Amino acid sequence: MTDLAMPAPGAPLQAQQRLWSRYLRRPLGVTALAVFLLVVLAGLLAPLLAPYDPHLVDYDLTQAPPSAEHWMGGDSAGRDIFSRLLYGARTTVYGAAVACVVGIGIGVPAGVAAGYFGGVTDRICSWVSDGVQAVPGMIVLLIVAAGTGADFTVLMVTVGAFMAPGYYRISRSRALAVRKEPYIDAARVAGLTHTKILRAHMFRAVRAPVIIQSALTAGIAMGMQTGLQFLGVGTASAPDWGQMMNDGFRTMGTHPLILLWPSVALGVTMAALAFMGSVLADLVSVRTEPAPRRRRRTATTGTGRRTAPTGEPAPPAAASALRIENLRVSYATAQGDKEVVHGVSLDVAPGEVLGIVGESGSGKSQTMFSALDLLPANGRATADGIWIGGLPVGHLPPARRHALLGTRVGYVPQEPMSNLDPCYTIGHQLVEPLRAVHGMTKAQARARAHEVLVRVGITDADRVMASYPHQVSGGMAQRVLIAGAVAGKPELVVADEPTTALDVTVQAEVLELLRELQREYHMALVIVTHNFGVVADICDRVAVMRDGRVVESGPVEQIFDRPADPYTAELIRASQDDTDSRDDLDAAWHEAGRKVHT
Ligand SMILES: Nc1ncnc2c1ncn2[C@@H]1O[C@H](COP(=O)(O)OP(=O)(O)OP(=O)(O)O)[C@@H](O)[C@H]1O
Repeated sequence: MTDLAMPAPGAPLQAQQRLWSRYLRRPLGVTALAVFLLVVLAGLLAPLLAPYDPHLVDYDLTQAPPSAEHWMGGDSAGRDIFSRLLYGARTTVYGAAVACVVGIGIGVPAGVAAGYFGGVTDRICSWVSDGVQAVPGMIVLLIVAAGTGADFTVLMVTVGAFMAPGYYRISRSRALAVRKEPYIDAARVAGLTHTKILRAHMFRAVRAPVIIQSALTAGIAMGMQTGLQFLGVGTASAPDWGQMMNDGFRTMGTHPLILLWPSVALGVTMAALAFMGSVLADLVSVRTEPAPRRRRRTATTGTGRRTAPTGEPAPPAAASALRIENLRVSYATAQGDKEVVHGVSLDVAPGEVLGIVGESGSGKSQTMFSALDLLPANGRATADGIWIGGLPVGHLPPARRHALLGTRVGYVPQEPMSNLDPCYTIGHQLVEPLRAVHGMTKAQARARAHEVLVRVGITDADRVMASYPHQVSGGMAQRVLIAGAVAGKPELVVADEPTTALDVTVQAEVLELLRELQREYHMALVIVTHNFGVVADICDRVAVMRDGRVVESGPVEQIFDRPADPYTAELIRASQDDTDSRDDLDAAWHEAGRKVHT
């Protein structure tokens, strides 16, 4: 079975959206599809198209050459070859369809589950898949044939089971790639369950490769069934191409046409399927490596419960929108556990804006990923407690934790484009969490999505809702993500470097928008950034991080006017010295109608 070049995760957009229209522009693809459809139609309409009963024996027709009445002549038993060829197409297509359905039914769910969940699920499914591949298929088929009286459907189900590992491999590798996509993290923060993520994102992502695989699998299944029938394994009640080839093979020396007709039919059909698969694979394959990115997956937030300095568990922080106490984050590495966040504590009051500032690698993102349950699989967070809206997220079961995150927290990520699923319209991506997490009807969710898009400054909201992510600009995509983050009216919004990927003018607008929305909805807002200047006019308080620790925190004015730590003073100086970008930003900021803090 052929391994396929998979579409790069996240790209692709057009490749997936317009696959069929692009396919239809390929002459080879169109020809192959036309030939295949012709075979399918011939099989389906055989009772109408066949000039004779395929079982009708006419001794005068025995091994007769083609004539005006019998276009392909007669076989060794005196039956009309053309009619049998049409009925044989029916058997062949039916057998291939059964094998594909069984292969997809077993291989795709197993592959998607293995790729998405990983761990034990992945190991067990991979063992089973490897085991199936190690079994000699033809021997099993002969045993099944002997045990079932060569029932054709059972035989093709067995062929399908042997095809399942091929579907398993491609689905698993695609799911592995897609689960690393930021939009999967975003879906989890939005509170979507595993079932919904699997259905909405994973199965959709494997659709194109599965279609391609099916073209190849169908061809292989046809070859196998014809081989079995050629060997006499199968029922003789319906005409099939394998029996016809067997008949032709015996008279090949004297009447080669009897072998030629079914051989040509099988060869042309298999070639058509192979070309269809090849053209499709060519269209969806993006032969570039996916951009490296941080892998965030299963969360381990707050699983460890450490004792507070007093010896008692930290008290519930009911008055805080977000409270983190003594958070430590470590990663399992080849050299042992490496701690990257060393006892960070933060507190954000309802309606407050906190900036977490620090240079790259200071632990800002790890701190917030812990709160949002987005740490990678090899990351481990322990804390005296993490509370969101007074609820201790670290001590809640995963399902309740996700539900809580979905309803109470909005997340604005760093890279707007890769945080939107390329396969869905923007409207769908806004509506789905509102329905799934907030229990709105479709109409209510659409109305809310429209309203919030208009609120974030998107005037042609209808068009944007109908657009796919690649059809909008980066700034527009970030507005969409902000709309998504605030649509459920969360108490807390976490924005992780929300302007990094945007140009300076758009940065100012996006920051202004976040501030406006924060005031309007009275949300707490945490902005993670490396740029002191950017947060200066937005934040009420700032926590400065360095090497996994908070070196100082306090009101913005105080930190700016009297930084207690030399590192803070250095950061402030650096952001003010960065004159070019600061001047650009200031100009843009003034344009956006804001006064810049200097
Ligand atoms: N998956 C990982 N495995 C091991 N170490 C990691 C992993 N992810 C992050 N780290 C380490 O954790 C530390 C803090 O990273 P973090 O992403 O929180 O930095 P940051 O302050 O957000 O910087 P940036 O803005 O560049 O993301 C860094 O030293 C980083 O190397």
